[in-house]
Amino acid sequence: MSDKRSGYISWDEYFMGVAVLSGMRSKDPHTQVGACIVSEDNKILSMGYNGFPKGCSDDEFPWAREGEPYDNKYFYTTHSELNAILNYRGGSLEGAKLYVTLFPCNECAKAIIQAGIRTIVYDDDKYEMTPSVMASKRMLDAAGVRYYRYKRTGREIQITL
Ligand SMILES: O=c1ccn([C@H]2C[C@H](O)[C@@H](COP(=O)(O)O)O2)c(=O)[nH]1
Ligand SMILES: [Zn+2]
Repeated sequence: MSDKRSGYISWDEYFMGVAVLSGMRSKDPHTQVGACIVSEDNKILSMGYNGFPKGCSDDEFPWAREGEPYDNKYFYTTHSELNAILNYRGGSLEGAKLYVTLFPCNECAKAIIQAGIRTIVYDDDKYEMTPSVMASKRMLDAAGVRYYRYKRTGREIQITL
């Protein structure tokens, strides 16, 4: 009989937990998104969250959702998935798995496909009815990228920092 500890978190809880934690770094007041890229043998390769590119100050660029395109956030934010892909310095992401707290948009889908990521585990899908997410699913389906919704376990994790 093994003395192995029980109650440890699963791989999916671990990687989605890292994605959630990563999203907590986002300065976006409306939607924080976190991503975690994992190898086929469960090694964390990269992480990302949505934010402005290097050199574009979080205090100077706009976080508004409305107004002229020049004056709202959408022209300026780098999405969490793209940041996670670009943050990877190790070479190829071929065959990797992406954990992300929000279903990827069409632009992220292109980057995911071209990077060779084969599986997406997502949590929220609040923009599922938008053309962007519908186009994203269309491309992911055509490219054979598998995606499935993370099954929440209800486990609460408390971390004291
Ligand atoms: O694939 C995606 C889609 C969106 N994001 C980021 C981009 C923005 O910072 C927010 C969305 O803002 P809303 O106010 O909810 O429109 O999410 C992302 O990282 N990845
Ligand atoms: Zn995106």
